[in-house]
Amino acid sequence: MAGVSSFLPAELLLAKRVQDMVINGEEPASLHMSRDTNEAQNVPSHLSMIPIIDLNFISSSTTSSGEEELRKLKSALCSWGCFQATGHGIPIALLNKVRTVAREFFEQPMEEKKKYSKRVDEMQGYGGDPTPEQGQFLDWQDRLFLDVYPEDLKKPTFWPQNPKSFREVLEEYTIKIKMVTEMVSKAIAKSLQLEENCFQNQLGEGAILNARFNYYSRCQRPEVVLGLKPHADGSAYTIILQDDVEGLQVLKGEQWFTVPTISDALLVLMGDQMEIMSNGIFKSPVHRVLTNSERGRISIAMFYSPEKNKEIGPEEGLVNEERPRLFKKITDYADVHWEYYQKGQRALHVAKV
Ligand SMILES: O=C(O)CCC(=O)C(=O)O
Ligand SMILES: [Fe+2]
Repeated sequence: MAGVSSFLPAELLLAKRVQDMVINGEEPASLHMSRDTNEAQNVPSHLSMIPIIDLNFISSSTTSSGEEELRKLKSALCSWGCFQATGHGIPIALLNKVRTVAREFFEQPMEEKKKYSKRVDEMQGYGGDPTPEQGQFLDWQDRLFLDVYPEDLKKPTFWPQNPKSFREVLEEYTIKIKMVTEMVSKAIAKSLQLEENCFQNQLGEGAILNARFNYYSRCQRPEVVLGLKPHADGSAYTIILQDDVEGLQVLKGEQWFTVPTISDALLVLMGDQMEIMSNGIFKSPVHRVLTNSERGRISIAMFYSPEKNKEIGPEEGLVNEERPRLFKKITDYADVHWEYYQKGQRALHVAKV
């Protein structure tokens, strides 16, 4: 089987699912073999010291310890570009329900999942990412991508009917995540000594939330594949719920650091548009996902981006003589980001002055 799939073009490989390949005992095809095996063998993976920040403490505290938490937040976003959020107000029972419906969805027979299949070139729906440009590798993953907010973006035909509670759980989670975005946007504005609503104002009332359910099948050869290739997100920021299987890594300096799994925490990761709005003070970190030979991994990423056609740019309060303007104002950056992503490149230079 390995010999057959090695020569399949990307479109054909994308028409099958990685999960099916694993069930059928197929080896990764050459188009999946994106990982530098030298790096895989020689570089130890360090568990990262990404700070844990209590959002509730920041929003409710006016004391000097609240100030201290804000300093910790700013330092996390300047150095790592992400933090692990606790005190976000989402009960652990709901986080676990989201993890459960995600796993139950992917563990269904293929006929059931195929009801929500996207065409190879579409974004929303079940499958793999649209075909990347020539010369790019394929990720060792399957995903279900759904626009969840605002309402008029939703395409109900792609919303699974099974497991039965999927829709209800995702709707409840979306409402809660919207509340978390309010807490996060205010906290990071305060950490930069800006007016607390400034980022929400830039992103607009119709700021978009997309949900990406990722399933990274176990792989017999984790040293040759990547669950998700190195990239930075095109969002303002992304809120990631992990299960208990490690795999996500963040690049800091020259080194990959594994993000620890914490059952009640959400990883808040800055995207390129927050790097732009913060005039480069916050970093949009490059990250990737590794697989392992033992267990499949689930994650649910919620991308938070400006409303359609909304211009964003560096906050005026962050532009001064010491820190000149680094970025232009830009509209619908996510589209440009996607074009470059398909080529395996970053897009941030497009917004540079
Ligand atoms: O699986 C993860 O933890 C990260 C997913 C991710 O980076 C993405 O969906 O953009
Ligand atoms: Fe990402």
